[in-house]
Amino acid sequence: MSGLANRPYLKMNGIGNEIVVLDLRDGGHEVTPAEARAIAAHEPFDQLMVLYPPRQAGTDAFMRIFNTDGSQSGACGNGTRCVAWHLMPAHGRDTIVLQTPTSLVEARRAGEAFTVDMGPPRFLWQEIPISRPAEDTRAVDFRYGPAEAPLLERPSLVNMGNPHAVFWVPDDPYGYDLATIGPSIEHDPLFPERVNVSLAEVRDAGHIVLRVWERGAGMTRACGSAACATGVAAARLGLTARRTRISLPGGDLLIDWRESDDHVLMTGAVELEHAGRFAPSWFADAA
Ligand SMILES: N[C@H](CCC[C@H](N)C(=O)O)C(=O)O
Repeated sequence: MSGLANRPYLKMNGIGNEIVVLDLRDGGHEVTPAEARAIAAHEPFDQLMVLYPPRQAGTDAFMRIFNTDGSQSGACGNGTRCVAWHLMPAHGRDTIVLQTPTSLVEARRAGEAFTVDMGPPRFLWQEIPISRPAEDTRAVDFRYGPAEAPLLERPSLVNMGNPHAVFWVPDDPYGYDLATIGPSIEHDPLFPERVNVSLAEVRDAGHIVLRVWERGAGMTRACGSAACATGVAAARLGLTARRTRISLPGGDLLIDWRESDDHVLMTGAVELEHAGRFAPSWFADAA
């Protein structure tokens, strides 16, 4: 029987980004990709946030982030806010520090909402990563659609702990068939680790409308790291200031690309949907 049978979990969302929080800080079990997929089949999520005992002094937990397809991501902004909501009351503190396989992430309470310090963005082509050199990742030579009249072109690329391609569209992002466009670009050979695909419309110097196709998870109502990548990319191009409001299908996130230390701060709401327990039968085929 899987070590996850009968384990309690929380089903939450971060402005519509579907999140399952699984607290395994008592140790003793490592979640496998097959188990993550088995959970997704019964309790659908965009990301599964798994907490393990801390591995480094000064951190509250070690955290792994699984996508629907069992792949892992180095960052998940909306899910990190959900984890902060879960951990803070027991800790009696308004700040927590989480260690992921790639970085340290700090989250703090901000009134009713939570702010996550997503760290500094990375822009070098090798860091995105892409499969060929590109000197300027603010606008990379890439087209989607017919060669003579591409539907989308010259995305900005940003790594926020995970890879993002942001396409600037001149009109309503809801007018595009993202469910078709997204997987095609996600799997393009330009992106050896695949990519999260965003369509962004800059409304004014402080507001962007955004839709996201997530690597490994598909259509989503919100993606925090994509909002960070978009805010940063817009500021790099001079399209917006360093503080922007990003409107996703599920709600708004505030992004602040802090000048003093280059870190990106993301603020937004979380919601608990229900608490549950994993049924043993879910894992019958998940070795
Ligand atoms: N929803 C997440 C990001 C998931 C990213 C994941 N799809 C990947 O890069 O593999 C967020 O709020 O930042």
